[in-house]
Amino acid sequence: MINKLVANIKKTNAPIVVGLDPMLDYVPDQVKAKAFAECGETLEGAAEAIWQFNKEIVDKTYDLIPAVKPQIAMYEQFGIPGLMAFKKTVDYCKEKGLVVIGDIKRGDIGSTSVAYAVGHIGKVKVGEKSYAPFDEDFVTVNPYLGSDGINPFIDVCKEEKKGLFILVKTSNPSSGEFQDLLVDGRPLYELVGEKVAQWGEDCMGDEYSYIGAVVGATYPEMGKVLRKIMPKSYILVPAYGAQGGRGKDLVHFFNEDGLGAIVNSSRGIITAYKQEKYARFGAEHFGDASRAAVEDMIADISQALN
Ligand SMILES: O=C(O)c1cc(=O)[nH]c(=O)n1[C@@H]1O[C@H](COP(=O)(O)O)[C@@H](O)[C@H]1O
Repeated sequence: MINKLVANIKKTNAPIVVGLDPMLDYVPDQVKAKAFAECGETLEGAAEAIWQFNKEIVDKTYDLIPAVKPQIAMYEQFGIPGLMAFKKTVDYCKEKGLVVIGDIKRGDIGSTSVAYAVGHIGKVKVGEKSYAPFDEDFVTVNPYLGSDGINPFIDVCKEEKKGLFILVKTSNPSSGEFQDLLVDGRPLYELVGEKVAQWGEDCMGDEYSYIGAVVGATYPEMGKVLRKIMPKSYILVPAYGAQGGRGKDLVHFFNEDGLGAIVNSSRGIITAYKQEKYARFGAEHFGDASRAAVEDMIADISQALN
């Protein structure tokens, strides 16, 4: 999958990810009204609304982008119907040729990580048959439990040619509380970065490892250091747009080859029609507003890199 991700990035010339993180408030009234008329003001209605919302955004942007990142929390809040909307979104994006990064941030003791890995990127055996329950291409993983929490994910990646993005330095304001603590004089995120590079060594695709890292756009100086520590790992860079990250902060997340990083924006793209800059599209044309926001994001990043 890392090869497909790199190929998609080269083809689109756009190292970006659209984050499909739908809250019901983001869904325009006309989409909600239709979904509620069909399914009621119920969890099913909400799930139908977010699915229709996603579909329109994907239809209007898929030709410009290499990948999407649905954040599972946004779907789980609507229970089982929400999870069905998550799965429909994963399948639809894959049909459109996009790489799907399931933002699930899992990680547990080994035996439990096996179940997470099998359910999301692997296959589960039921009697004589095997099923791929969610079948994302990559998932995000939390390394706090150490190697035995991560290894089951890596094993499944090797079998299924899937990939991981492991949290190294997260974008949020409190991320330093633990991640920046000094261990033998070095910040913990650097040690986690070294571990990601190590885990990734025998997981190489053609150019990059399929074991990648997450480093927030809000910490560009740390991104610069981590880029060097993990030269063969793709870095997923969230926090562009709504959390304040801008193209000019991102340069050092990339390698000299212009590859090595993929930048996510969720609210910045999916709520574009609500933003003053794209208000001209109106709620009726929310998909076109998202397309314009994607074009602007690509231009901003290209300009910073050139
Ligand atoms: O793993 C992530 O994607 C992630 C890591 C991180 O450090 N910060 C972060 O914001 N994210 C996710 O990236 C997305 C950011 O959304 P926006 O701020 O709306 O662009 C959300 O899905 C977050 O859960």
